Amino acid sequence: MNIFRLFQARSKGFYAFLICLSLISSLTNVGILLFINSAIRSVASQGMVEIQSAVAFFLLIGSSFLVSFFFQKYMVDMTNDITYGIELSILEKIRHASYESFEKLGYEKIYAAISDARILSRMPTVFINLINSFITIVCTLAYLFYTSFFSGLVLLGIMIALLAIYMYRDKHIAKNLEKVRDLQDTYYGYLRELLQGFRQVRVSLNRSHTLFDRYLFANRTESRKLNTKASRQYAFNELTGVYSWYILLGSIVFILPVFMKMDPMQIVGFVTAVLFMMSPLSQIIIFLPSYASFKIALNRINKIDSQLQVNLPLKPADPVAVQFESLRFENIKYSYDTTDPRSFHLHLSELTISKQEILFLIGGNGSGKTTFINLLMGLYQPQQGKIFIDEKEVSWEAYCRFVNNMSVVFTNQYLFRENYDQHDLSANNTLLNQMTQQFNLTGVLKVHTDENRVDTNLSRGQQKRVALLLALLEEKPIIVLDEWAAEQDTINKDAFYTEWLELLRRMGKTIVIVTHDDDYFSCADRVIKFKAGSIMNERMNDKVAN
Ligand SMILES: Nc1ncnc2c1ncn2[C@@H]1O[C@H](COP(=O)(O)OP(=O)(O)OP(=O)(O)O)[C@@H](O)[C@H]1O
Repeated sequence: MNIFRLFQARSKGFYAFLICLSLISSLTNVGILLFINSAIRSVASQGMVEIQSAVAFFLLIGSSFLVSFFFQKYMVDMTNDITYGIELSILEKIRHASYESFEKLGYEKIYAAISDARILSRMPTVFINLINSFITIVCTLAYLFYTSFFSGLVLLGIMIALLAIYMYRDKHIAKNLEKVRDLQDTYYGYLRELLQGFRQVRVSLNRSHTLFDRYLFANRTESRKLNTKASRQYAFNELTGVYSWYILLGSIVFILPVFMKMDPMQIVGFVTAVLFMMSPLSQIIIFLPSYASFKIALNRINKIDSQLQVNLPLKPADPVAVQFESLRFENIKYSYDTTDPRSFHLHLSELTISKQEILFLIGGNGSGKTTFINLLMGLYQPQQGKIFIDEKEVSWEAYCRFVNNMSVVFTNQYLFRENYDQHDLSANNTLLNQMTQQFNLTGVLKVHTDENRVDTNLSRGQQKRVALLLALLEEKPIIVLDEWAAEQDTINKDAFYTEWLELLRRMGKTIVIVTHDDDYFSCADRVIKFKAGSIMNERMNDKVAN
């Protein structure tokens, strides 16, 4: 979205208000200038100021204050609505984004986009100042042209020249700021490595030195250099702008009278006008770096917007088919990168999951089991193939709604701090109590009933058992577990394969498990072996075959 359309799109009257507010403020400023100059003239000619002028002056200020206050209040409300709106729309986009686009984008760019949304909150104020300054300058120039056409022309010429130089220099500075923002993105990436891999970093001096010295510090040093360079250039631009104005002021007072015949009142009027334009001019100068940072921020937000692709709009009220007899995938093809033939390809000519069966997916590392799980969970959309529910072909959208029938525990499952599933965590929940006991979580699972959440400070094995318990509380007919037992001790692992799976089946669950535990392959009804993205073989176990 274009920087100027951003606010208008969210609030129709945005620019009308902006202009009204600026007009009031700038006309007041110009009014003050006129009143002061005419007062000086009155004092010079009559030795006193007219009482009506003084009254009109204070009335002007008073009424302008009241109207400005009203508009300012309105602007503040509107600005906050809009900027928080931008932040919420980024969150909404993330919520609806496909997992593939989310995976490609990475956390750091999302964090950066959210902080960019905050930068945009300064935009209305900066624009008000700009319009304000512009109107003040135009009115003051008109006044100058009125008093002395030639001097007004000279002043206008100087101003245009100054701004042209400033804008030319600004272009180069903005490039450096863009680089700073790129460095910021990579910085967030390294920061994430540090925070997520803190333990590994903490225990290795070499790793710690390399991460800090070669990546984090190097990134910050580069960023500091560029930022300092850009800030110095901006500061220099501002200083030269202000000092050129002082030189101009000196020229009016000391040099102009040498070449032109000017009456003292004209000089006073000129000096007041020039002084009066100083602040608006510096506002215009300040606007340029702000505008550059707004543009960069908005480009980033737009980029995130285009990169986060929506593959399925979520509709909470959509009906989900709870009853199913079979789920069949036919001639499914999925590739991480369709443009690169060397990228991993998953190709399943046929794979069926039947109601209440215990299905094991096995195979070596990188054979495609997790890729299939992501596809099964509707996180990856196959580029080709058909999906059947109860032998009826369904669209991808319909399948994604069906996915709501599945609970999953991923290999690196994240235990949420809050009870987003709104499970009943009270002592009266029989399923919770029964499963806590069954999964050897008595004394381990701590429920904070007052905060309506469970404690997540647990060992990895315990966390996985809690995750399984929470998945069961979802009461969904299909349970998908990716290498769930990998972190369990022998007692829990054995109980899982030999007792809990049967118990889950008796509860009506269909269970799909990715596993490397060869000793327990016999616990499945069916074992499907993956190799290089395809099903190598499929074996029915005796217990079902009989
Ligand atoms: N996000 C990704 N982008 C590109 N390639 C990927 C991505 N994730 C996995 N792959 C590739 O896909 C292939 C299959 O990976 P997958 O995670 O499905 O294997 P797996 O059978 O689950 O292995 P493991 O037993 O080690 O968990 C691997 O060669 C991997 O390099």
